[in-house]
Amino acid sequence: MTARIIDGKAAAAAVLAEVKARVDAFRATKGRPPGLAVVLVGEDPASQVYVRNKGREAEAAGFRSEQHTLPVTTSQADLLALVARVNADPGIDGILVQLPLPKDIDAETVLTAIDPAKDVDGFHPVNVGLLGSGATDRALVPCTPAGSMILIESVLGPSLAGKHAVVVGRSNIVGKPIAQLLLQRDATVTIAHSRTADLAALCRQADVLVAAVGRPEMVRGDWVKPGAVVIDVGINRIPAPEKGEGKTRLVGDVAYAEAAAVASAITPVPGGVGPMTIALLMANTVTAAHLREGLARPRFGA
Ligand SMILES: NC(=O)C1=CN([C@@H]2O[C@H](COP(=O)(O)OP(=O)(O)OC[C@H]3O[C@@H](n4cnc5c(N)ncnc54)[C@H](OP(=O)(O)O)[C@@H]3O)[C@@H](O)[C@H]2O)C=CC1
Ligand SMILES: Nc1nc(=O)c2c([nH]1)NC[C@@H]1CN(c3ccc(C(=O)N[C@@H](CCC(=O)O)C(=O)O)cc3)C=[N+]21
Ligand SMILES: [Mg+2]
Repeated sequence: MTARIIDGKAAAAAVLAEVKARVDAFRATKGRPPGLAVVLVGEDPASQVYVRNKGREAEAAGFRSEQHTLPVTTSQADLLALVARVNADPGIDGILVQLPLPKDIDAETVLTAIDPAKDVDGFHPVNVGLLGSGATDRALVPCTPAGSMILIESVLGPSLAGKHAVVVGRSNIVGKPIAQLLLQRDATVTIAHSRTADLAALCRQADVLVAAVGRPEMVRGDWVKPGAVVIDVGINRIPAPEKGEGKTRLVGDVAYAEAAAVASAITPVPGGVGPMTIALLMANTVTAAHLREGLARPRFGA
């Protein structure tokens, strides 16, 4: 079998078109656009690229968009003061503090300080709890997991009843929330991690295999059950001497060519889950704006 390539760029463009239509209607009703504030502490080059891309998409969607760039030496108190300021700004509906944060800042303290109604990453304990209890009418759901689910639904439809989903990775920002969403779609879910025994054999049982590990090409072709749907969340920059000295390229956590020969559908890296993450950030900002204004919750990628 040669897998169907799941086109994350096209799926993201479709979500962003829905976002734009919602923004126009919101602005017409409320007399203001949704607002997104992105906070970057330090000068990590990958984070700078992501934050720039988020700002560009926010402007394309018609948001009020602001970016706060703070030096790597910023104190936790100063960062908390900025969070308090954007929390109090009525024109800001969404707040994202880019991770990772410098080592002297406690990320959990900062994420918990964000107003849960503006927590468009879905990382605040209130939103984590709402997701875990199935209250998806009120929760803001993390972007990468929500985007991954739209890609899975594009292949398998809304119900995963009878399917075994294996999620490799148990982080709070990717692995655990993806597992919650798969469970809500009636999949039978296994969460694997660095202490899992015989990971390859476990992965071979998966009808839906999600890799969110951060290890380049760890999942090999013979870990994939024939006909499985493979979602590769990993973003790894590795040396690419074939492109010239000092050049790099992006690969996922899945050995793409090997897995594509076995799977029925697979996300590429780049062009798979990554673009959906940014699109769902915009969707979450529109959702937060609607909920904050007492309007009906819009649904994206339905
Ligand atoms: N496409 C996108 O939009 C996004 C992509 N990413 C990418 O996804 C990947 C994962 O991110 P994130 O969840 O933040 O990463 P973390 O480092 O927070 O978590 C990695 C997880 O993988 C597990 N793991 C590590 N090594 C192994 C191994 N050898 N075998 C099995 N499990 C292992 C860890 O296990 P343990 O818990 O035991 O340590 C941990 O649960 C990264 O490549 C990241 O860049 C992240 C966010 C968005
Ligand atoms: N508070 C917070 N929220 C996040 O959502 C968050 C974060 N911090 N820190 C870092 C991770 C990573 N992440 C990505 C977003 C887009 C792409 C993306 O657009 N990827 C493109 C390629 C980009 C490139 O070429 O480098 C693609 O896969 O096609 C990737 C990764 C969001 N994250
Ligand atoms: Mg992490």
